[in-house]
Amino acid sequence: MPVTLGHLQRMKSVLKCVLFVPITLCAIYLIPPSVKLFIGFIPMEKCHLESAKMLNLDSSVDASLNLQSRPDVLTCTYWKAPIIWEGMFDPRLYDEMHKMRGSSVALTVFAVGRYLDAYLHTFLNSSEQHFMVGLPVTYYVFTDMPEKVPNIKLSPLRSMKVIKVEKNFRWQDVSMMRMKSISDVIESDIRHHCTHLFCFDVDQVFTGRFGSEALGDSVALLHAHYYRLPKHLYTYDRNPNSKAYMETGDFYYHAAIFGGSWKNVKALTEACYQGIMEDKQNNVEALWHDESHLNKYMVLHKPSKVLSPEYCWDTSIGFRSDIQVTRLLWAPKYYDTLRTP
Ligand SMILES: CC(=O)N[C@H]1[C@@H](OP(=O)(O)OP(=O)(O)OC[C@H]2O[C@@H](n3ccc(=O)[nH]c3=O)[C@H](O)[C@@H]2O)O[C@H](CO)[C@H](O)[C@@H]1O
Ligand SMILES: [Mn+2]
Repeated sequence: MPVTLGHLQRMKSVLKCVLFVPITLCAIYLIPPSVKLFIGFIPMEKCHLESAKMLNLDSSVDASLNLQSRPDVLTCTYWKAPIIWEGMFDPRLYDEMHKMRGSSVALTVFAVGRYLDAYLHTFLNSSEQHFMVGLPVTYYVFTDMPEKVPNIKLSPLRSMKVIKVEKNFRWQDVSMMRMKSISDVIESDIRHHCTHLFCFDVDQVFTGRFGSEALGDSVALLHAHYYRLPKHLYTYDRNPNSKAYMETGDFYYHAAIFGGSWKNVKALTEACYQGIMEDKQNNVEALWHDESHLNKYMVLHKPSKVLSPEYCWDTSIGFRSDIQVTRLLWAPKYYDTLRTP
């Protein structure tokens, strides 16, 4: 059979993925602690706004942010969205304002297959201690085994809904198909009950306040492994055949957390799902799956609030003076046992 140009291109992109993924994983997990420490000294740009009043405000309380209180890090983006770090905000002001406004928060989390036993109990228990304490919260737990969802005692104003989903064979599909399930439940339920929404990976543990300062119209998180690296090292999808393809962007966002108003998260999840399905039709898969599509969406639709890696830290990185508090930590990953079908 003659080798066509299409064949060659496909082989090239497969080869790229095959080489790129292990190299990136090695880069992240095997770089020696001394190099990780060194990365912590790469300076970050600085926010040039004189006052938070100059931000594009999601809500009036964002004008109370102190952009100068953290001279060690970038506290705003060039499109005038705040980047939230410890020390910049008064938690009481945020909580009071959101209580007065009647904000209510949906949290979506998926625990499919072995991820349920491994992580869900710890995730939910810790969330009860730290996530949006004092505000009404509804958990939307998606699982293939509703009967195994742990019975957690929830605080007043907090409730849980369990939604059954099919278990996809490939873990990549479990991860990507979240976009579809989330957009469906926003339409059928969340939009009638909640003002805001956060979508979480389950393999994490809350360890500190994750409060109303994180609420905004469209919220993205700086990936702990990339926030101090130069842009050319960001692992965007570079395959022109994928809908997630991008040359360059603003930051590398971590798909383990994203959020916003129900309207914005609906638009985001719909767009990402559409990109994922188009890729499937074209027989391509983005390098980091839903995360690649999320990064593409966020470069086209800038988030109105960005969370620092304090909101999702990986302790394997080691000490960083800029991480003044850890609010959520990566749980240990047991890929070999959890991801095998
Ligand atoms: C370092 C690394 O490898 N990062 C990638 C990896 O993140 P992660 O290693 O964090 O992915 P993950 O294994 O946590 O999967 C994402 C989430 O999907 C859910 N889930 C997944 C599989 C399953 O069998 N059951 C289940 O419930 C669960 O909520 C989990 O937290 O994969 C993601 C898949 O989009 C992104 O590509 C990330 O960039
Ligand atoms: Mn994860």
